[in-house]
Amino acid sequence: MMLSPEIFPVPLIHISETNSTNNYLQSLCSKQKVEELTVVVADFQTSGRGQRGNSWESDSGKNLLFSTVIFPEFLEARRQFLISQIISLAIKEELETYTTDISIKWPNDIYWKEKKICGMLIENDLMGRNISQSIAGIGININQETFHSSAPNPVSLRQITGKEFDLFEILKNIMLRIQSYYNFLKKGNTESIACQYEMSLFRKKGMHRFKDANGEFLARIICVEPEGRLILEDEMLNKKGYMFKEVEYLLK
Ligand SMILES: Nc1ncnc2c1ncn2[C@@H]1O[C@H](COP(=O)(O)OP(=O)(O)OP(=O)(O)O)[C@@H](O)[C@H]1O
Ligand SMILES: O=C(O)CCCC[C@@H]1SC[C@@H]2NC(=O)N[C@@H]21
Repeated sequence: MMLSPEIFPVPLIHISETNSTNNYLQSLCSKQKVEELTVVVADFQTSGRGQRGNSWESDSGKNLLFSTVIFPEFLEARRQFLISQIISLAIKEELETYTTDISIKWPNDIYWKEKKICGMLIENDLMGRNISQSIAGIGININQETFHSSAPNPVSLRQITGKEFDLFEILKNIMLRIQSYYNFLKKGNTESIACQYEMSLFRKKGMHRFKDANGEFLARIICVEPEGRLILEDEMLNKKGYMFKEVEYLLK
């Protein structure tokens, strides 16, 4: 189904079922010219993909499961974390219109308090030193009342507020916010984006427990470097930098 631009601000493909909206959009982009910020949204995914090969749980028609594509050829591969940053900020801002206590958990999650409300899977294609295509797959728990998988700490907007939400209204608002952040990025406002991102971080203040290859430790977040590296400072005031997957947050 294709909704008209008056109703939806970007091209929208709504499908009832697919294995993964990331796969669907990837395959579409390999076959035909696709407009930037085209959205593929599905009611149900038969094998929704998460980070680290995890699966993504969602009851049919209850949540937002979508992917969008950009072709940021101006962006160097070493700055690809900016894509995660603008999408995280867009989603955080939209969710904040419905509830408080939303933060961005580095590198690719959105949290409500200590629980995960949204996960992102961003898959980039490179061309030389730059990014030719970026597919951002986003799962946001909206109307699901109970979770059945082994997901450690899922939470939905419904569980937080007790209300039911219009999925397409939220999707539309998120796409408008992504569009506006993407234009901001194109204009070179990278420092402002990084600064807003840092201010929005989960566990930005205070000492917290983390775990790396050497075991558990207490540390505080210092910053996120432009390449996406998380800089922590431990109790002995030693600074350590981590790329994705090299460190885990220990949840309460
Ligand atoms: N709808 C969902 N909402 C929240 N969590 C989910 C959902 N579906 C699956 N999960 C679970 O989320 C887990 C992955 O979450 P998370 O990304 O927090 O893991 P992680 O290993 O801590 O990685 P990272 O913190 O780097 O993102 C998987 O175990 C997966 O089962
Ligand atoms: O936190 C994670 O592990 C990332 C989850 C990403 C899930 C979304 S749902 C829409 C898109 N299609 C997928 O297969 N995955 C992403």
